[in-house]
Parts: sequence; structure tokens; C-alpha cells
Amino acid sequence: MQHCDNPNLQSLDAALQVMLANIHPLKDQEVITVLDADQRVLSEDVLCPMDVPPATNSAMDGFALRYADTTDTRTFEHVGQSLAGHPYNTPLLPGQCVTITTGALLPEGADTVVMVENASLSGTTLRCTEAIQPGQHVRPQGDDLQKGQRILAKGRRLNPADLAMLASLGLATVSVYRKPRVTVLATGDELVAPGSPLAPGQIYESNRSALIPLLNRAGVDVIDGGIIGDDATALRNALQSAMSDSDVVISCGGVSVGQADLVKEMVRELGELYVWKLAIKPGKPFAFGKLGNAWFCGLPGNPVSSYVTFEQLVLPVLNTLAGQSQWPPLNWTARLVTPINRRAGRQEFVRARLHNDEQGNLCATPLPKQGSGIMHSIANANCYIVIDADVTHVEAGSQVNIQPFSR
Ligand SMILES: Nc1nc2c(c(=O)[nH]1)N[C@H]1C(S)=C(S)[C@@H](COP(=O)(O)OP(=O)(O)OC[C@H]3O[C@@H](n4cnc5c(N)ncnc54)[C@H](O)[C@@H]3O)O[C@H]1N2
Ligand code: MOO
Repeated sequence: MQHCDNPNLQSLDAALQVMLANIHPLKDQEVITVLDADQRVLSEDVLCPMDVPPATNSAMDGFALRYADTTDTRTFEHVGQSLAGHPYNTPLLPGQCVTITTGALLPEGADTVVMVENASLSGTTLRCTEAIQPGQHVRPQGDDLQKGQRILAKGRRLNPADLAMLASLGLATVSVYRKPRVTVLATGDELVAPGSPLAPGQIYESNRSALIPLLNRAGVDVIDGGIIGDDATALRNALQSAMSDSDVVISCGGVSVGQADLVKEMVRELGELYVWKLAIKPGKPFAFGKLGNAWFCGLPGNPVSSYVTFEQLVLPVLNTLAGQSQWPPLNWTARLVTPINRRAGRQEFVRARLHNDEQGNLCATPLPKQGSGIMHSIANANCYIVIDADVTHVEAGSQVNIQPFSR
């Protein structure tokens, strides 16, 4: 577990442990067509309905024969052809061969294929010019997959290659978990939707413009809760409406300690708050709790903080709820290009560019501006450098832990 210098703040790992311990996959399942199943999570194992390949076939264009009939002269009697979709239906007699194309079925008795480049056909006599190995260039029935074998496990988030594999097995539908329904709303009197003019003190609301696409990519059904002012009644109404209709309610803004930061108190009034204030930078005031049957994630309002906490904390919640099996994270390291000096106390997600140096080594260069409101630090980054809470200095040239962006 992450060591934390600041006793008032919980580490990211500790918070995730508390959060995920109580979250279970949604119970509802549905059967959908394979073409609609990209990004959906399997609610049942998929067993292979047939052998793949379904019959023994040729891996090359050439001639199919019986290895046992090979003589010193390597000559065979040519008696016909087996083309993909048009098999040769008569069993081979001793010494016979047929022309065969890639993917075509081997005739009964044949067990070996000679490539067309390694043979010459004159009339009905085939002469093989190279030594022949038994069983060469043959794809045996069931070589890839056997009937009954588990090919995809419950909890897998399906990708396009999975869908092609399912289709190749003749499967038209799959059983998946229902998508989580997620409401996302922004809070703050100063926020104005893009497209309208700004009055003094106002700013454009931008967090939902990242969070909604991030939610779409996470494969959930998104409900846009809009912008809610810093008003207790409006916030209560918005949260009550969201909690009655969603599996997860996400707010951004209003979770810190300012006098207009009403969100935590409202969550305590309407439900329970389990987590607040983490030893992470950015994202310290992240909050997590429950509103009726809905989970609640309160993201800090600073744009970079809301983005980082979504990726580090909300995504694991959504994936768990969606029934997705968690893979052990891959450990990546890169060579730090410019030194990092910082104050200890919070695990930090430094926005950085990952690139290769002239020797091909993986290197990470922190972007120059790391403020929580500087969105171009996220937009121009392609990884986080992850610095442990107690570290104050990292020298250039040292290996640092990184998380590459999936986008
Ligand atoms: N006395 C303290 N003040 C603050 C602390 C602290 O520990 N003690 N923590 C700071 C940290 S760290 C963060 S992060 C912020 C987060 O505060 P809130 O979650 O309450 O966020 P707001 O105050 O509502 O907004 C912060 C900032 O972000 C802008 N904002 C908010 N929502 C949006 C949006 N949807 N789109 C664009 N920009 C948004 C807002 O205008 C503010 O500028 O608190 C620190 N303060
Ligand atoms: O946690 Mo705040 O996100 O450091 O700016």
C-alpha cells in the first residue's frame, strides 16, 4: 500500500481498496448481437461451438498427397483437384495426388501438401523437386480451437478482434452485462455553457466536455446532468433526480473547503460519504460515497484534477460495476529527461511526453506547466509520470514509473 507522509490524506491505493471492496457487478444481463458487442462485458464464458479449423485443410497452394506413398523419385499420379469450397470427394488411392488451394479440404487419405513452387506437373505425373516432410503445410482439424474449449471468459471486455473470432465460430449473439447508467453534472455559479457570452467572473464550463467522451469510451450509458449553481436546493434536487435514475452519479466542483463547496454536505444529507481527500496531485479533494442505490464520485472542479481523478478512481469503479475482470496493471518505466523537484506528501501524476531518444530508449519529458487548471498539459501529454508521495527530487536520467495514455 502507498506510504503517505500526510496523515490527513488517504493514499490512492487505500481509497481504491475501500471503494472497490463494496462494488459488485450489475446483476442484469442481456443477449445482444455480436456486431453490437464492441466494448461490452461478457456475463458468461463463451465455449467454442466447433473445432477450428472445422476440417483438415491446406496451408499452401500446391498438391495434396499421402506421405507414406513417397518414393525415391517423389513422383505421384495427378487425379484431380480440391479447391476452397469445392472439395475432392473421392479417397486418394496409393500414389495419387490432387491439386489443392490454400484453405481447401484435404481429400480422405491425404496428409501432406507440397507447395506448387516445389513440384512440376507434366500430364498426369507430378514430380516433387524438394524433400517432403510428413504432414507439411497441413492445418489439422481443431488445431486452433477445440469444440467445448473456453475461448472467452466471463468478465472480458470485448474488442473488435474478439468479435471477429466469435463470428468465425458462427456465433451471432453474446450474453453481456447491462451497461452502467452514469449521470455527470458540473457545479459552480461561475460556469457558463460554451456558446454564450461571459459576464465578469464567469468562465466556460469545460469539464463535462472531457468527462462525457471519457464516459462514452468507458462503455456506459451517459446522462448529462448539466450545470448546477452553488445553491443547496438546486443541488439537492439535481442529486436526488440523478440518484433515482443512475448507477453512478458523478459531480465535478464544490468538493473542497470553500464556502460554496456544498457537494460533500449534500451527499452526507442524502446518503453517505466514505472517502474524502486523497494524497494525490492533482485531485486531492476527491470524494466517494453512496446516494441511495447509486455510487457517488465527487471530482474536484479544477479541470486537470477532474480528468486525472476520473481516470485513476472513477474508471475502476465503472469497470467493476460493469463486471469487467481487472487485469494486473503493466509496469512501464522510462528515462526521465528533465529533473523533477517537488514537495513531498502526495503521489503525483505528472503530465509528460513519451518518446524515443536516438538510441531508441523510451524517455519521458514532463510538460513545463503542471497547474491543475492547465488543460493543455493533458491535451499535449501522452503519459503520466507517477511519483511516489514521499519523493522530493528525481534526477534526470533516472528510470521513472509511467502510465501511457490509452488514447
Ligand atoms: N483552502 C483550500 N483551498 C483549496 C484546497 C484546499 O485543500 N484548501 N484544495 C485545492 C484543490 S487541490 C483543488 S483541486 C480545488 C478543488 O476544489 P473544488 O472541487 O471545490 O472545485 P471548485 O472550487 O468548484 O473549482 C475549482 C476551479 O475549477 C474551476 N471549475 C470548476 N468546475 C469547472 C468546470 N466544470 N469546468 C471548468 N472549470 C471548472 C472553478 O472555476 C475553479 O477555478 O480546490 C483547491 N482549493
Ligand atoms: O488536487 Mo488539486 O487537484 O491539486 O489542484
